[in-house]
Amino acid sequence: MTDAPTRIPVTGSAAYEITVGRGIIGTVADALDERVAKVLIVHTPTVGRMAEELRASLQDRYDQVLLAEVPDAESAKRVEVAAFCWQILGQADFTRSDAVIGLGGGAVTDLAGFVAATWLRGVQVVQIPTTVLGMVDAAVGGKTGINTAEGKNLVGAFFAPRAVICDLDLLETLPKNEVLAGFAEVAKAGFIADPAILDLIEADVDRVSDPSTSEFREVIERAIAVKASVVSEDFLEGGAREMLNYGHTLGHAIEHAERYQWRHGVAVAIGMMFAAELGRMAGSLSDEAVERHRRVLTLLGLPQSYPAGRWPGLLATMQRDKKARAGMLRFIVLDDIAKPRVLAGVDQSVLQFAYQEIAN
Ligand SMILES: NC(=O)c1ccc[n+]([C@@H]2O[C@H](COP(=O)([O-])OP(=O)(O)OC[C@H]3O[C@@H](n4cnc5c(N)ncnc54)[C@H](O)[C@@H]3O)[C@@H](O)[C@H]2O)c1
Ligand SMILES: O=C(O)C(=O)C[C@@H](O)[C@H](O)[C@H](O)COP(=O)(O)O
Ligand SMILES: [Zn+2]
Repeated sequence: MTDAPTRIPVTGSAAYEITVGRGIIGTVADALDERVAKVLIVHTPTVGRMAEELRASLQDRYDQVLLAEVPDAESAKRVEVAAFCWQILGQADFTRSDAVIGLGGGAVTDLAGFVAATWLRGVQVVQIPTTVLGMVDAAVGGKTGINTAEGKNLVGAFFAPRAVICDLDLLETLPKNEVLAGFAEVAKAGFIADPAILDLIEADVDRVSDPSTSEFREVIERAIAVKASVVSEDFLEGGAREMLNYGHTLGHAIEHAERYQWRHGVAVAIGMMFAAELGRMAGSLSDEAVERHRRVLTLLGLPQSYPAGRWPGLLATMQRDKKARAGMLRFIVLDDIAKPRVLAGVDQSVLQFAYQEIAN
């Protein structure tokens, strides 16, 4: 693979590109509209230095470049934090031709996208993800949002970014456990659509999960391509996009049960193991495919079980899942690797049996 940036298109009514490469953060200004005069960079303290450097690089070009430092991780995805950003935009008189940049992990890009979607009913946003998970999933596809006390991502908007810049150099400071948590979504792309990702993980997990290797770049680009293709087909989640929720029905309930202190990817890993067991019990997923889930997640050092006694609480939280219709839960299951489908109307006893298979 060359060092030249790779451009992955998202098509549809709001088309844009995801660029993957090294040393490309500086291209952000090219992605913004020429009329932009003011820019707000939303970031967490963990990437504070990157935010300062980005601000310095943009300062000559724009009238104002402001920073909004928000709390780390899921603490950023709160309405109070969105209000803090709206206040900065209001006090600096940001107009519809100004812009927001999301610089950080998926929590920041979800928040920044939501702030951009709601300020004056929509100002442009460019996403610069700084985690694996942000690059392959959160920053791509225009799902923006925040959490509420009742559940994960319950308030938000579909709002496409103007561009997504995945500068792999920004991952240099990312701890290994965060890299691996991001690989839950990479593996998800493998399970639902691109088994070559799973082959690569199985062949050499150490190289695949090392951001300096060509294998890493290949799986990142493959996972982004899966997401880009799905959201190009179904931006508003009328059908195909639901497949990206593989492992998330239980995963989001676990995040809620853990008061958002767990990494999203870790909860989704357990959720995918549950979905695989459900696919075996209520569908046609083979023992070998279920075993492949276990093998891939184990290679990535991701958990696959959760305490038995937590089931009633998880079930209650899952009732608020966005995929539910008329009180009926809908899960994404696989008939085979890369053959996802919706499973609706499944009996609670079957759900519980599937959970028992992953309970510890
Ligand atoms: N909108 C979507 O389509 C979508 C898709 C998947 C996930 N998500 C959301 O994304 C969030 C999870 O994203 P995440 O896993 O990136 O978590 P995160 O945003 O919480 O980031 C993980 C941790 O890494 C730190 N960090 C970020 N970049 C760093 C860097 N370069 N160096 C050092 N530390 C760094 C962060 O400060 C944080 O502590 C969840 O809220 C999830 O719901 C959204
Ligand atoms: O982009 C999507 O669509 C997804 O489902 C991707 C998920 O990985 C992501 O975690 C998303 O935020 C979940 O969406 P939600 O609608 O279930 O909150
Ligand atoms: Zn996710």
